[in-house]
Amino acid sequence: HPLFNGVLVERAEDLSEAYDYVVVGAGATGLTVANRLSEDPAVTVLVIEAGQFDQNEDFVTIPGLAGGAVGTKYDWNTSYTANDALGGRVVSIPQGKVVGGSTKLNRMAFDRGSKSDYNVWESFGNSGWNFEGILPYFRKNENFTPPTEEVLAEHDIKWDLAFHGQKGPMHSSYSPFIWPTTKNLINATKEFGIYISNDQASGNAYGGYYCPHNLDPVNVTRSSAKEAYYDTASARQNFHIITGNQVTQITIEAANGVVKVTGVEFASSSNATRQTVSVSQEAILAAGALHTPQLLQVSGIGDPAHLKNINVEPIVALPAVGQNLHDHVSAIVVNIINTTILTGSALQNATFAAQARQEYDAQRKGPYSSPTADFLLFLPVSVYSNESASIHAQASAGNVASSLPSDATREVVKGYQAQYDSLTSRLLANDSGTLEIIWADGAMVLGLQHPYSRGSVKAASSSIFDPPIADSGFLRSPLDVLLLREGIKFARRFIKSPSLAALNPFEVVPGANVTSDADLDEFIRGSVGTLYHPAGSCKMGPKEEGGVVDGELKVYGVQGLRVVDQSVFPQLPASHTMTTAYGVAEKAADIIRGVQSK
Ligand SMILES: Cc1cc2nc3c(=O)[nH]c(=O)nc-3n(C[C@H](O)[C@H](O)[C@H](O)COP(=O)(O)OP(=O)(O)OC[C@H]3O[C@@H](n4cnc5c(N)ncnc54)[C@H](O)[C@@H]3O)c2cc1C
Repeated sequence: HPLFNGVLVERAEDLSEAYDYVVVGAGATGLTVANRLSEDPAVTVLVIEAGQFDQNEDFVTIPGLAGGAVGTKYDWNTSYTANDALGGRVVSIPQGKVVGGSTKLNRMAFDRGSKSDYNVWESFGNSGWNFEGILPYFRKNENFTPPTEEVLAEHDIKWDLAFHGQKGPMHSSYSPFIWPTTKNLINATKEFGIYISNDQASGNAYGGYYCPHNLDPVNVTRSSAKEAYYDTASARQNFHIITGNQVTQITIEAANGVVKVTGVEFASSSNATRQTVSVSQEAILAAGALHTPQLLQVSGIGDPAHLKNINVEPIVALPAVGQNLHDHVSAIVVNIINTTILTGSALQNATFAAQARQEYDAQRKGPYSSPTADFLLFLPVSVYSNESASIHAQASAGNVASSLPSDATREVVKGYQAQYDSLTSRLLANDSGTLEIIWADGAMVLGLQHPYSRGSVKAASSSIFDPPIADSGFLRSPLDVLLLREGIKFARRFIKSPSLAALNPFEVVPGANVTSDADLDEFIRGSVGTLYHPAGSCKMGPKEEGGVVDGELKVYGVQGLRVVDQSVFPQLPASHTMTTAYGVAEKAADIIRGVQSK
């Protein structure tokens, strides 16, 4: 073929006319599926990505600068819509717009949820989607490296190789440098009698645990979907990628009662000419939890009433598209700590930062080698609150529909009822964390892992170039406020543990004068943000329970169309989401190929 001496296709005119599979989005899930499908040289795969390749900027590659790509050209710079439950506040929701997607922006916490977090997916009517069913795919994704001798001399980190992969493309390893106050945190955890998990990967990802990172242990740089799944496949002549182009529509043909995908339309900007490629087998959506439902809607798949409002001809009536959006909402308690030892904020000191940078450049060691968050807490309700019985009673008596947007249909409410019941029973369970605590030099970020509230994603117009209207739903349910309020009270008790008290903490946020429940709730509503984990907006589940895709990730009512990204999670796990996104995508690739990994 004259055109393909590499697989990066610079000009749309140079693409083939048709591909077996066209993947929308080159993030965590899109690159995973494209890589696996193109292992068969007879299968042609095209990935279309809105963003560009990054240039290995320091803020992308250096662990100590993780998150630095937020707000740059590699970010969609999107926001959730103004939220009444937050006093009308707008919360920004960064999302990767670059080859590698959000795995180029993320904070590099590489952890899994607990067994029960995945087993509930199966209980919602998704056969085979349980911890055991995803575990082979967690392993397939992972190239695990145990901690260095140097780290082990200081830290009692344990791991169980039975739960890790060592041949996968994504590096997972521990920071070669762990900030000193992490020890105070670990000791405080012990002083509080909190369970410490030997290895979060085992499905016991609650209590406290050392958290691995998506960190290349040799170069001590970020390992992203781009290095893991694009670089390793870029020599394949049957794997093409075009960047800087946004998919504008999935073209669908409805004839003789059969509704079928025929092609994918894309353009480099809103006023550029639309191009099309034909799809021989399937279009695979991996545009992320905010953009995938938007793309379905502008393509005529969604709630007919909404589609008519935005002048899109309905082709498949699937009102659940965009519903069930949820995210890990988070509050923060900040203590100034008085300590002479090194802390994270030290990197803001120019002299210290310059020395640290030298150490990193010369030896790949020191503060810049850590993305922080080396030890995380995921606390069941009964561990962080004495009120679990009363919270359970309130939830049991609660109004289910009030956690949902007002336009949720009967099917959506029915599916959510099952989630509500499950969330409520888990208030009394000890096998998954409800509250995450991320410690950073006296600041404690408190993330609600099993929120009740649900929002929705809606295309704002028929143009994909108009950002979707994403209602986070944050704090729509008063139970979520209550669970966070208990979290703040816990953080205040926890900081008094001997090992944290030794740092002479002084609370500045919310501050000593904020103590009554009413004041705490006002603080929570006025300040919460996100842990960047939007999911659930094209839920996997039975159609009559608000499912958008079935257990094979096929979109209901149309042939040749799957969703493989984070929007299919029926419910968020209690963990950061990248490993779950990879696990789902690895499993999706096997489902599409009709094989099963062990
Ligand atoms: C700031 C931040 C910090 C995070 N921290 C962590 C962390 O520490 N640990 C963790 O586990 N997870 C973290 N995450 C989440 C993690 O990165 C995601 O779980 C994961 O990347 C989701 O994969 P995805 O494939 O669903 O979406 P993405 O990786 O976001 O990929 C979607 C891709 O689709 C492209 N796209 C969208 N629309 C179109 C279109 N119309 N046409 C073409 N392309 C399109 C996007 O540009 C993007 O490249 C973080 C995320 C962010 C943003």
